[in-house]
Order: sequence, then structure tokens, then C-alpha cells
Amino acid sequence: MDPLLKTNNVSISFGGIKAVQDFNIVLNRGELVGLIGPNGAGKTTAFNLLTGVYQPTTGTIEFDGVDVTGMKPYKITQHGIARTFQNIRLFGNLTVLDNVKIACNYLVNYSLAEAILRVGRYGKEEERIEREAIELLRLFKLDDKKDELASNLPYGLQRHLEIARALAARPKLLLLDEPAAGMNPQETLDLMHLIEEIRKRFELTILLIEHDMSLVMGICERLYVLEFGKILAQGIPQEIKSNADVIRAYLGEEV
Ligand SMILES: Nc1ncnc2c1ncn2[C@@H]1O[C@H](COP(=O)(O)OP(=O)(O)OP(=O)(O)O)[C@@H](O)[C@H]1O
Repeated sequence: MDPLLKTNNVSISFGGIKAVQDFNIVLNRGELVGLIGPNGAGKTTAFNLLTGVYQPTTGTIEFDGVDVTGMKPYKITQHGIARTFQNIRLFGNLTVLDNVKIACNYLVNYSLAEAILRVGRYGKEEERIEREAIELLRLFKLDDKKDELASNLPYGLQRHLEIARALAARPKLLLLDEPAAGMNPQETLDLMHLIEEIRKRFELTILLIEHDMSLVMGICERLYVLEFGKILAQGIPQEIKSNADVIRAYLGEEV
């Protein structure tokens, strides 16, 4: 089967800094792959390239048989790539439910005129969106908090809501940028199980940036390691753990 995502020598520079250089990765359908590397290695920049936030200086990105290089972020979302952010980006003054419903709107099937006049397909679509949003919240055990303001949720649940919102766009590929940041060990463990569950349930492919090595090594099937914008190593967790270059890059930290 064709891979879901394939990047070809994707690079970007900011001024003189080559933030990402010759980024070549392949994600097969259904894989859960980690993207790790020291601070400033280029991981978030790679996500910004895959989601159209940045245009690559050179190189191409093929997603599900389509060349998505240079597409606007909303187009890329419509093609099936969704993400979460390192720093939570919820609409804090909207309810938990509305945060998810907004993301469903990428997929609405009614015209602007029908929405303004509140006729035609509008009503049915709105019902469907609400139903799907509540189902998602149930999966994340957030349905009993659907009417609370997102900013009032505890930190760990805000991270869950971000993932629920990303899923509302029904992606084929989910990019998670440090989903366990700031979580305690129990919350991290719960998150690991949740990620595995949503992968199965939604038949997702997942690319995960994470500094928590127990999380990455525990759930990822393969890993790419970035250093100074370049791929330093790739392989299964066992290979990466014992890779001399990777150990050096992490300056003797336990990998
Ligand atoms: N918009 C930008 N303008 C200038 N430099 C940038 C920009 N975005 C990223 N960089 C630089 O690109 C390099 C890679 O940064 P990036 O945030 O992708 O690293 P990272 O691996 O995600 O780091 P961390 O683990 O700390 O989040 C850094 O040197 C950063 O300063």
C-alpha cells in the first residue's frame, strides 16, 4: 500500500538558520511514529511545514496521493491532517462543546445562504455536528463538562480537549506536539492509553513529538530523531535507545 505521507527533501531557513534540512520521512497508514530530538532541533518547525503554516524553501510533501506542498493550512486540514499545539490553543472563553463544534465546521455540508437563513441542510447538519461533538467528548470523558468554559478545565483535561478538537476534523493523520507536556506520571500514562485507543478507533496514523521518553518508547513503533534540523537517526525504539549518535545528541541523558 502507498504510504500516507512522504516528504521529499523538505527544508526551510529563517535568515541564516537552516531550521529543517532535507527532511525525508515516510508514514505508513495506521502507524504511530515518534519525532524526537533535543530542544531547538526543528520538530515543531517540521509540524508547521506539514500543516502549511510554513512553506518549505525547497522540497515537496505528498499526502494521501496528493502534493500538498504550498497549500494553505485550512486546505491541508480538509485533506486530512490535523494537529495539536505545544502551547494549548483552545478558545478559552467558549464552552468545551463549542471548541469541538468549531472544528467540525471544516466539514459542513450546507451553503452560506442556508446558514444565514437557517434553512435547508443547515438544521440537520448542525444536529449531526452536535451529536458527533458530544460522542467525541464522551470518549475523552469530557461530556459532563461540555457546558463549562474551556479555560476553566484543569490543565490535563485542556490537553485532552485539544486532541478531541483535532479529531473533530476527522483527520487521517494526527500530529501531536508534546501532548504530555506539564502532565504528571499518572496523567501521562492515561494519555498513552488514550492515544492508543483513538488510533485504533479512528484508524489513525499518528506522528508524535514528545520529550517524555517513557511515553515515546512505550507506544511508538518507529522513531525519527532530529538534531540541528537534520534527521540524525531512525528506527524502532530499541535501535534508537542504543544508537551512539542519539545518546551523544542527548548528552548522556537516558534515552
Ligand atoms: N518563525 C521563526 N523564525 C525564526 N526562527 C525560527 C522560527 N521558527 C523556528 N525557528 C528556529 O528554528 C529552530 C528550530 O525550532 P523548533 O521550535 O522547530 O525546535 P523544536 O525541536 O520544536 O524545539 P523544542 O523541543 O524546544 O520545542 C530554532 O533554532 C528556532 O529558533
